[in-house]
Amino acid sequence: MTKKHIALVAHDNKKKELIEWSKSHRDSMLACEVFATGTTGRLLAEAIGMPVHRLQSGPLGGDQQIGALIAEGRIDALIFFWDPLAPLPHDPDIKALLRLAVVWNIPMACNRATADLLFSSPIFLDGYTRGVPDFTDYNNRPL
Ligand SMILES: O=C(CO)COP(=O)(O)O
Repeated sequence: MTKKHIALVAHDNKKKELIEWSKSHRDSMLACEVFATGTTGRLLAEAIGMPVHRLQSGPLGGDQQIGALIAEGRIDALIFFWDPLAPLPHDPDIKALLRLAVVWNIPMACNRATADLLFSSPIFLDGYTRGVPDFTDYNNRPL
C-alpha cells in the first residue's frame, strides 16, 4: 500500500498540542509521508525523529505551498491546528488553505479530537485514497 501523504501545520500557540498529538500517534505517523510548514516541520522532525518535507514558514508562503500540493492531488489529509484566539498577518493564506482542503475533498482535522478520529478511522487508514474531483465542467464552463 502506498504511504499516505499527510500535511501538518500548527500556529505558535498550538504547536505544543500538535507535537504532543504526533507523539501519541508516532507509529501511524512513521507510516506516512509527512509534509509541514517550516517551524512546525522542524519541531515535528525533532520530536518524533522522522523525515519531514519542510516547506516555507506559514507567513512566508508555507500555507500556500501546502495548498498547491493539495490542488495537485498530492496530499491525503490535512491536520491544521490553527489558532482561533490570535489574529495573524497571513490570515488570507490560512483561509485559502482551509478552502482548498474543502474544494479538493480531503479529510481535514483542525483540532485534536478530529485528528484522533481521523487517525483511528479505518476509512482513512485502509480504504481511503485521495480523490481527484472531476473539475472538467468547471474548467470548461462557457463564458
Ligand atoms: O503559520 C503557520 C500556518 O499558518 C505555520 O507556520 P510555521 O510552521 O512555520 O510556524
